[in-house]
Amino acid sequence: MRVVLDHEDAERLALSLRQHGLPDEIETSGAGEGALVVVVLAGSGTVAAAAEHWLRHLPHPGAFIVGCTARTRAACQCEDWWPEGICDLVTAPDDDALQTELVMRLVRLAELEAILDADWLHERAVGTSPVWRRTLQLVAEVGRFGHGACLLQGESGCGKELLARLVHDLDPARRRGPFVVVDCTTLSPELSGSELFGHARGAFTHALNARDGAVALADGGTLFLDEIGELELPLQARLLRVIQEHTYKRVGEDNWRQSDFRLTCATNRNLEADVQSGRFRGDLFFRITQWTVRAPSLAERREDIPALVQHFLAQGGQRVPQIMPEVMARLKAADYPGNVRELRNVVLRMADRQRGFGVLSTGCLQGMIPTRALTQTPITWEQTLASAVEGALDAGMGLKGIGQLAESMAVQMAEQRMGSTTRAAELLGVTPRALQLRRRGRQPEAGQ
Ligand SMILES: Nc1ncnc2c1ncn2[C@@H]1O[C@H](COP(=O)(O)OP(=O)(O)OP(=O)(O)O)[C@@H](O)[C@H]1O
Repeated sequence: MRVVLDHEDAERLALSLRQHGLPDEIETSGAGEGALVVVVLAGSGTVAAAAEHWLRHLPHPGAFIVGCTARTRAACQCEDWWPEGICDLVTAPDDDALQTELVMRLVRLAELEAILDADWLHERAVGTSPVWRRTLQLVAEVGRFGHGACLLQGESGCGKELLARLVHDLDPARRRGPFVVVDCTTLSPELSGSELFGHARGAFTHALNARDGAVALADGGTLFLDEIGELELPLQARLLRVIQEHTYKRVGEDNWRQSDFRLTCATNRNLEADVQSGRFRGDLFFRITQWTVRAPSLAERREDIPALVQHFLAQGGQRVPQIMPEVMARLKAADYPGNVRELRNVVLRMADRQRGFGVLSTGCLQGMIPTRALTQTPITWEQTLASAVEGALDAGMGLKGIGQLAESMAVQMAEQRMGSTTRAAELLGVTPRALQLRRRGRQPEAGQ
């Protein structure tokens, strides 16, 4: 992690950082091109100017930290101009406390950076687009340093459960414990209490044995409530206590039990609007949103599509087929209302269809992605030609063979289109005699 300290007291801060074991480059002067983190100390009225400079030079995703003391915060009015997700305000009562705070923040950033660079993360959560990287950075922070409940919001199929599992796996206190998933859309009104809290023997007809519910099973780990926005109001009320107190009663039992779990929830609904309309309890909303992470839709990170396609092909377990450039162009341009899940299904279907050929060509796309998307996707003739040449190379043809084949096809097509050799020759910019010779496989001499 390369850090630039654009800071009145930069040398002292650099010394503290080195003492805290920050191993990477720390610069106290210089242009700072390519620096990942820039720290500016507010106070001398230079913050806005410094921000303007650094925000132009920061790589994506970078971090721009403004340090303020109680004395300088009002003067810098940072919140007015900084772009969300990049700038970070660190405040402290005085200069010494600010120094300590900044050191802590940078040490944490370095740890997050190491997580973001880890191979295991990229193998699971594929994508390098700025919006996805920012999402992973927040998830890493919530998982590694956060303790409270976290709500993941985003469209269906965009990776909320995958992110919830990352929060669990990054949490040092929970990762060795269970990760228990409850899909709230499948909780029936009659059995939901038992599924969440368990039941005593004989609590209801067919309750032949006592049983633990999801809350008990999640003890020591994470309880993941998927689609929490679908929970009925009475169940929302019962959840409140267990979330706050971590105590619950089994159905048909009177004694309180304890379960120590971390709560993560996901929804594709606008829960704030549901709170406004009375569909979701406001008190529950505030208890599940200590952290909120928005998972971006695939449309917001189209540049990640090629890597995701390769990732899903590799999951097939067989020899990974080669993809024609125009196939990738179409996959990249198509719409996926079902987000990454839909892309995954398309890729796996294509791979099934082409199994054994080793190459995914446009033929395997028919019926795979919605016609609307296919027809909207412009395919240039260069892409089509590139795809054909790639196929010929795959078939082992050399330059001469490819040239001859292309030429004879061009002659054939021009004649078909124009209906006569003379007009076809005109179209191709050669004389009719030259065309006849070419058709007979002889090279015309100059001037023919
Ligand atoms: N960045 C990613 N890298 C690799 N696979 C991904 C990524 N994002 C999503 N997936 C895969 O896409 C599929 C859907 O993801 P997931 O189930 O996490 O979505 P979701 O938002 O929870 O969906 P829903 O709202 O329907 O519950 C899964 O197979 C998941 O592994």
